[in-house]
Amino acid sequence: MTQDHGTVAALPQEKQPQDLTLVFCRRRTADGPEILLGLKKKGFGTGKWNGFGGKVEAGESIEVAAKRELLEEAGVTATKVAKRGHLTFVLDSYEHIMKVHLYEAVEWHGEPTESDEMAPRWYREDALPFELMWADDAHWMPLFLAGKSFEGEFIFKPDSVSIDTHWLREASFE
Ligand SMILES: Nc1ncnc2c1[nH]c(=O)n2[C@H]1C[C@H](O)[C@@H](COP(=O)(O)OP(=O)(O)OP(=O)(O)O)O1
Repeated sequence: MTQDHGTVAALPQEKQPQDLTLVFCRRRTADGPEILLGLKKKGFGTGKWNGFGGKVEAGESIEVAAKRELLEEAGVTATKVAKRGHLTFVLDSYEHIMKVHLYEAVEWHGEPTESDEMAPRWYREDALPFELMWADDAHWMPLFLAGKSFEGEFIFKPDSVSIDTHWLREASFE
């Protein structure tokens, strides 16, 4: 699973990654487990299915930001989240570097509702639309769905769509 090449340590010192969040809700159904994805309607990543999240605001903890973005984008209130990973994404030849903190909503309530930014939909976990998601998702989502925690880095090609190099490994956030 782990590949070589890019490492966080290799990032230029002057490029501090921007912190962002990503939260996933899951549920059990008679047809099997499902995960809540949202279709991004505007801005960065428009047209992709993803979890819910965004930028951490000044003075805000990452966990609070994760819960806020889930509520703003999907109308879902998470009362308990668990950190499951962090991933660094490098785009535009190091012009755009983000550190995305991934959470699973362990306890949550509310009916997912469309917002101006995201249109939510439950997907069976064995039938995710990877062709309509970020290219990195196919690498780490199997770990997420298996209940594992992880960290990694993905360096995108100049097209900002396909991955040039990456590494990914299991990690603990206890
Ligand atoms: N490559 C990749 N894989 C998986 N998830 C993501 C990426 N790149 C990403 O940006 N993301 C995630 C991280 C965030 O959850 C969103 C992007 O958030 P964004 O919409 O830019 O942030 P907001 O704070 O909502 O934006 P504004 O509303 O402030 O403009 O996608």
